[in-house]
Amino acid sequence: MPPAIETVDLVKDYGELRALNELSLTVEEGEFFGLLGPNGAGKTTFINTLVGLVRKSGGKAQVFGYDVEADYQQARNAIGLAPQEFNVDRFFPIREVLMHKAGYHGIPEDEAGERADEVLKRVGIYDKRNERFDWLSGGMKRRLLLARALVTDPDLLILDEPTAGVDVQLRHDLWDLVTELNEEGTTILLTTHYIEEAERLCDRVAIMNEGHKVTVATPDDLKRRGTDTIEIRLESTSPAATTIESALGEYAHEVSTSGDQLEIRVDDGGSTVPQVLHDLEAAGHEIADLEISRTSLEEIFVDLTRQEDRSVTRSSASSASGSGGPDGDDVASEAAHGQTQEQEREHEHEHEQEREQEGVA
Ligand SMILES: Nc1ncnc2c1ncn2[C@@H]1O[C@H](COP(=O)(O)OP(=O)(O)OP(=O)(O)O)[C@@H](O)[C@H]1O
Repeated sequence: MPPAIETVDLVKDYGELRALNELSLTVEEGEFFGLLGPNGAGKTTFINTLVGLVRKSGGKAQVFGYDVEADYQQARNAIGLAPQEFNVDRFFPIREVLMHKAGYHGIPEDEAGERADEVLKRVGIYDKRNERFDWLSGGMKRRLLLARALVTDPDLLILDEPTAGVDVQLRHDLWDLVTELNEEGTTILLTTHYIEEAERLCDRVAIMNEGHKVTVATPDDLKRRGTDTIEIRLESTSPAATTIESALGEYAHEVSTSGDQLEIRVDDGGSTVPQVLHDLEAAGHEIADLEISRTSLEEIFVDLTRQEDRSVTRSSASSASGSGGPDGDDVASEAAHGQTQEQEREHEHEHEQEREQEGVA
C-alpha cells in the first residue's frame, strides 16, 4: 500500500512568495500525523494543494499513490477535509448539505441520506438536521464541518485547526471522536496551534516554518531534544555557581544559585540525576530536596521555529538589500498577491463545482 500522503520537493509560489519550499513529507497509512508551525508557515497551503484547491508550482504530491493533479478525482475521493474556515452552503438544511457533498463524490441518493444521518449522529447534531448552517452555534458549526468531512467515509481525514475557538467540552469530544476514527483505520492529518493537542493525539508531528520542514519526530522524541532543569535545595547555603560547576561534569550546561537553591540544566534530567547527586555529595554538599522540570513541547517548538526565524531573517535581509528593506518586502508581497490571483483563476474554474460543494468563496 502506498503512503497516505507523499510529497517530494513540493513547491508553491504565490508570485514571489514561496509558501511551500521543497517540502518532502510522508504520512503512512493509519498514522495520526500533526502539522505544526507558526502563522504563515504554509500548513493550509499544503492541505489545499492535496485537495486540489491550490495548484502546486513544482515537486510531487500523491495521496494513496494518486497524483493530486493528474489523478485528481481518485485522490480527492480518498480525502475528507474539515477546513479552518466555515465554508458551508447557508441556504439548505444541514442534512441536505451533507447529501450534496456525498452526491458530488458519486454516492447514490439513498445511501447519501443514510450516511448523512449516520455522521450527524456521530458528531452529535442529528437533532439539528433540518436547520440551516447559520442557525447553528459556533461549536455545532465545527461539528458539522467534521460531519461533512466524514460523509464520504474517507481513508484520509484532514483537519485544519478543528478545535480553534471551541470550548473545552467540545474539544475533548472532538479528540475522542478523531481518536476513535484513527483506531478504526482512518489516517489523520491535523494542523493545530494547540501543542497539547498534538502531543495528546499525534503519532508523529512535522514542524514547518516559512514553507519548509524543520523536523519530523514523535512528540516524545521532540521533548527529549529539549534540556531539563534539575532544581535542588541544599541543606546549607550554596557556594558560588562556579564552585558548583567545577564539582559537576560536562553534562551540566548551565548552573545558577540563589541562597540554598541550585538550578542545573542538563540534556536528560531523568538519567543524569544519579550522577548529579553523586558529584554534589562527593564535593561535600548535602541535598535536602530535588525536582526535575522537563522542557515542554511548546518550549521546544518555540525554540525550533525561533532558531529558524533567525536564519530566515538573515537570508531574506541579504536578498532584499536592493529593495529598500522591510518596506520593499511589503511591496513585493503585495505584487505577489496580484500575480497569484491571475495564476489561480484558471485552476479555480476547473474546480468550481468542488468549491461550490465546499462552499469556498
Ligand atoms: N492566495 C494567496 N495568495 C498569496 N499569498 C498567499 C495566499 N494564500 C496564502 N498565502 C501566503 O502563503 C503563506 C503561507 O500561508 P498559509 O495560510 O498556508 O499558512 P498557515 O501555516 O496555514 O498559517 P495559519 O497558521 O495562520 O493558518 C503566507 O505568507 C500567506 O500570506
